This record gives sequence, C-alpha cells and structure tokens, in this order.
Amino acid sequence: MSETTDQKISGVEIELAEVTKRYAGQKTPAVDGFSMTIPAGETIVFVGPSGCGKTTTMKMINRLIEPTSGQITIGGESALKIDPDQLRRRIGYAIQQAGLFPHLTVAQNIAVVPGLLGWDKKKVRDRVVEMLDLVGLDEEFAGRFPRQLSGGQQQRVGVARALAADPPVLLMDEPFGAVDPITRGNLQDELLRLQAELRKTIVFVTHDFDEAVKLGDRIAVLGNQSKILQYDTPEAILANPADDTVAGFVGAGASLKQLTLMRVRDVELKTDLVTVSTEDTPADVRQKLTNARKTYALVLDRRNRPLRWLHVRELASAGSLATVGRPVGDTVSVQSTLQDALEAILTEGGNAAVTGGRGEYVGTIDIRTVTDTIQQVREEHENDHENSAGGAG
Ligand SMILES: Nc1ncnc2c1ncn2[C@@H]1O[C@H](COP(=O)(O)OP(=O)(O)OP(=O)(O)O)[C@@H](O)[C@H]1O
Repeated sequence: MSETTDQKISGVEIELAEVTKRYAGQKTPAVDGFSMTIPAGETIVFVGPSGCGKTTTMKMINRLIEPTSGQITIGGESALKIDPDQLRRRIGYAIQQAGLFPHLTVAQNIAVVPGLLGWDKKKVRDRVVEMLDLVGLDEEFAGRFPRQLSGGQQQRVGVARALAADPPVLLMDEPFGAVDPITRGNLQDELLRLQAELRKTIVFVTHDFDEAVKLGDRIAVLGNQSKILQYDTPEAILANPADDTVAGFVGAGASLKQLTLMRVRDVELKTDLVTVSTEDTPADVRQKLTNARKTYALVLDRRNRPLRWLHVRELASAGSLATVGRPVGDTVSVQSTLQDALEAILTEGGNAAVTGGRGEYVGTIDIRTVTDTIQQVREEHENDHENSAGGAG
C-alpha cells in the first residue's frame, strides 16, 4: 500500500475496455467484456477462484495472450498497436517459481531484457549489481545458477529480472505462490518496500485474499469469466463486501484483517493515564493518583520511556519507585498496526503503552479504542457500493 502521494510515480495508467477472450473450441469466453482503469503507480490485485480468468486477463495486458476483442491502453498508447515483443520489453513480468532460465546465471537472467534493448555491457553490469542490491541479494549470487538458489532467492531474482529494464508496468502472476509462509511474508514486505520507492503500476494475481489485503492499493475480486464482483480498496472490501460471494472470499475474520491495515498513529490515544518518574516519592505518586482518582500509574525512566505499571496498593510497602510495580511487558509504537496493538493490549491486560519515535511514552491504547475504530470504518463504508468505481465493469 502506498502511504504517501508526493512520491515520484514511475508507473503509467492502464485501461482495459470491454476486453474479451474466447479460446478456440470453448463455448463460453474465458474473459467476458472486462473493463477496468488501473491508476498509475498503484498496485492492483486480482483475486478470485481457480479458473475464473485472472491469468488470462493479466496476460492480455502484455499480449502473451491476444484478446479476441476490446481495447487495452497503456500510458495512453494502444497496446494492440505496439509490436508484442516491444511491448513486453516495457512490461516487467514475474511468475510463480520465478521462471528463470536454468542454463543462465543469475546475472545473465537479470540481464535478458536490458540485453534485448541493446544496452552496453557496462550499463548492464551495473544494472545487475543495482538490481541484486534492490531485492536484497549479495553480489556473490551473480555467478550462480538458479538451481543453486533457494526458492525465495529465485523469486527475488525473478523480481529483479522483471524490474531490470525499469519498466513502468509490472505484471506478477502468483509470484510468491511456491515458497513457505515465512519467506512469502518477507518477499511481500520487500515488494511493499520496493513499491514505496518505485511507484510502478503493478498488476498482481493471487488466490490468497490476505496477500491481496497486504499488497493491494485496490483489490479486484473476480468471479467466473473475470466478472468484476468488487473493485475497491482493501479497507472498503473488508468493511463492506459487495455480495455473498465476495464475503465468502474475504473469509472469516474480516475485522481482524482490517486491523492489519490501520496503524496506531491513525487512532486517538488516551492521555489520561497518570505517569510518574523514578525520582518521585511514593507519597508524590499517591497524591497524584488521588487527585486524578486513578488506581494505576505508569513509571517512566529519565528519557520518558515506559518502565513499570504501578498499582496504588504497591505503594504502601515501597521504599522508592526504582523497583516497585510490574514491568511493562509489551509496548506498541505509533507505527505499529492495530493488530499488533491488540496483541499488546491482550498481553498487558486491557491497556498498552504507546511510544513515539525515540521510545518515549505518548499515550495508551485500549480495547475500546480498537473496537470503536472498526465500527467507525464499517460505518464509513456502509454506503460505498453505489460509489465504487468500476464495480459494474
Ligand atoms: N489455452 C487455453 N485454451 C483453452 N482454455 C483455456 C486456455 N487457458 C485457459 N483456459 C481456460 O480459461 C479459463 C480461465 O483460465 P485462467 O488461467 O485465466 O484462470 P485463473 O483464474 O488464472 O486460474 P488459476 O487461478 O487456476 O490460475 C479456465 O476455464 C481455463 O480452463
């Protein structure tokens, strides 16, 4: 998800108008009158059941599959009028299992499109090094063959290869489908990091709705023949699925998924907690608690970082505030997701301390804030369907 709008966008808009694909010998079209505008610099994820036409729709964008009818424009230019080979050099393409050429080294794989574009050797070499670095691989990988890499490393090389010629558009067909869940999570994080920097137009196909929520600026939930069931932001789809089919696809736990999209900095923190310093005396603290009519205080260190939770009862036997109370177990930062915050709230027993950029205490967050926030997002999206662009295709 792109979080800033002032970043330089290197992607271009893609427009599909009434695009249809009929495979020879098939009674019904695989893709039937598909229309969608994909904004420049956004990541759009196609999700939908197996065989619904996701891959066919995507491959028509770079003409690995020729549309039977309809129009496709990329950056204002008709894709159907450009020579397909030329077109594909301008569109990065990454697929499941990376699809690397087994007989070429990592460097040679990354250099394929720059080579076809006639870049000179030095520029290609520099680009290979730059791309390896971009996807988090050491230069030593350059001379290895794909079989000498792990699945996750191959997938990284696949992304590096797709980006090598700096195309404005990137198509990714289940690129992380074949790796274990932890590697998959890491690759997703890296793609988010890359995209925050590059702002390409990315079309990403997946079966996995959670992956779509994590990566997509918008998600297109597709049904049979690539019918667009809903095309909207992850927040809006989670809050208000267009129909039962989409709701089924969103699956259980929509509220919990919603929490992964929101950050602590987006909600109002509680600031009525009594905070004290290790230098205060037990008598000072008792006075503060009485004045505020509270039973709990948070002890902060000299740099205002949360140290311990202190109950008024514990003051009676306390000599100083240096050791008394229960250590703060889990804090959240303003950058944390609400899901992380909820975890901390549950660990801490109802209330978690929130810290700012330098670990300093800035407030607390409680369960009530989390549930109210979800409620509010739901209400905001309640009447969304009439307004959601492209929903009707
Ligand atoms: N070359 C082909 N010839 C005939 N039919 C095809 C061809 N390729 C795909 N199809 C059919 O078109 C439909 C859409 O296939 P497509 O691969 O686009 O779906 P998908 O949503 O990407 O599926 P999956 O998630 O399983 O990869 C399917 O019914 C498939 O059987």
